[in-house]
Amino acid sequence: MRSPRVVKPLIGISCCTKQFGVFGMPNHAASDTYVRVTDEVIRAVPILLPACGPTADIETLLDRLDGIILTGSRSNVQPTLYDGPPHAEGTPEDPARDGFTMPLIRAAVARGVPLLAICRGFQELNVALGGSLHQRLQDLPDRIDHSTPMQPAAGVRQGKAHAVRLTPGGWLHRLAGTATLAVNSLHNQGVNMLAPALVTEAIAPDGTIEAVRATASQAGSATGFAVGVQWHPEYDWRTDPVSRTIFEHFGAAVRAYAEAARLGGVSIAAD
Ligand SMILES: N[C@@H](CCC(=O)NCCCC(=O)O)C(=O)O
Repeated sequence: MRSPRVVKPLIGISCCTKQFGVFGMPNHAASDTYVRVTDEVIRAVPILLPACGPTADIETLLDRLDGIILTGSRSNVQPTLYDGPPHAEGTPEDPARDGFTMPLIRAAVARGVPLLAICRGFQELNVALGGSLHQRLQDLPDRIDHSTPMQPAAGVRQGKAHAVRLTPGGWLHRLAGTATLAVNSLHNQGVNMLAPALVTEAIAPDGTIEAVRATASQAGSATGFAVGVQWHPEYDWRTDPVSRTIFEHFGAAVRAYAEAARLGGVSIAAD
């Protein structure tokens, strides 16, 4: 008898629109850090998802994907999506990415496709589910500066910027086994109104919401791992055990989803 075929799960990684080359031609791009962690820690096959705008065929994608990583980006979610005031002049936006990720997130959460949302992705998750954003945390009273120093230095991305307090008994608290975590910080925007389907998993000392989880009942899905962090575990998973564990938990949810919902007749590689 032939042994069952063993395949790895497929993880979609959201791309940004970027202009490359001397003629500034539009391209779709995602940082190598997300590709590496998908391959080396989650042990899944990374699939780059172009920022196709609202014409993307979301259902066809979700029929084939076993999980989604929503990436960080210098660009910002368009304020029209949460009834916010226009951005200050020069603030980067990526409407083609928003036009793709907003329906993707809603459909993935409704289907229970595992979702890990990082930084801009975390902000997208909140907006897609009905929340809103602050546009410049550093302009608000009593907030610490969460923004990215304009340096390529590894320390900025792999070092720690501030602590976050984990919600007692929450997903992240159980995962980390500690009351607080130290995290890196590379953002200007942040959650203002939290989407009704999300619960807070971590909070910075200045009150900024730093991690969230979609609750199955409120998001209308039967199961589902939909979590978001405002920081960047993809930068320091080689040295930070909690960052690595976040991806491992996501990977376990992806494998469980693939086994249960998608791949009748073939086996999913254990890791
Ligand atoms: N633009 C948003 C989201 C911030 C974000 O995702 N930053 C990624 C930075 C990656 C890097 O510089 O290495 C905001 O400013 O809040």
